[in-house]
Amino acid sequence: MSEKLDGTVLDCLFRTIEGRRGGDPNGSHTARLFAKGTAKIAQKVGEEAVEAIIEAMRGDNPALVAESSDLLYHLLVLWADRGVRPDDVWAKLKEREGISGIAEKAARREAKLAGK
Ligand SMILES: N=c1c2ncn([C@@H]3O[C@H](COP(=O)(O)OP(=O)(O)OP(=O)(O)O)[C@@H](O)[C@H]3O)c2ncn1[C@@H]1O[C@H](COP(=O)(O)O)[C@@H](O)[C@H]1O
Repeated sequence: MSEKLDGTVLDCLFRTIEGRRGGDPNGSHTARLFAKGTAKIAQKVGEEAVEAIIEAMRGDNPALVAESSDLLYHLLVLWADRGVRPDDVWAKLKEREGISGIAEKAARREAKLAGK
């Protein structure tokens, strides 16, 4: 098991999720989420994020791994629901490669001060 997350596991899960669109809500958790709509899916993403934070603060790494998996799954369902493709996100991450978050934040502050 040496699959990388970009372009493999998450892309594969996204395809499975897309395949559940319009499916039977009684037989698929994903189809049930799609049927409930964006607000419910977004709420689930928030809940899973909070659960991941709680496990991190408790220092329970196996639980953090499980909650992180729940979070990523629900985030992918939210992307699918909103028409965002994983490639859009991978491209944005790629665009940011090599740009320090500190330098980026300073540039934003400069631009704001200059009224841009
Ligand atoms: N990765 C996941 C995954 N992670 C978490 N979950 C489900 O997400 C649910 C989260 O549980 P919760 O109690 O928080 O949510 P809930 O039951 O909706 O409760 P409420 O918030 O509505 O009260 C559980 O039922 C988990 O099984 C997932 N369900 C599906 N997948 C993947 O999606 C694929 C397709 O699944 P189906 O659409 O169910 O066929 C699966 O083969 C998996 O690969």
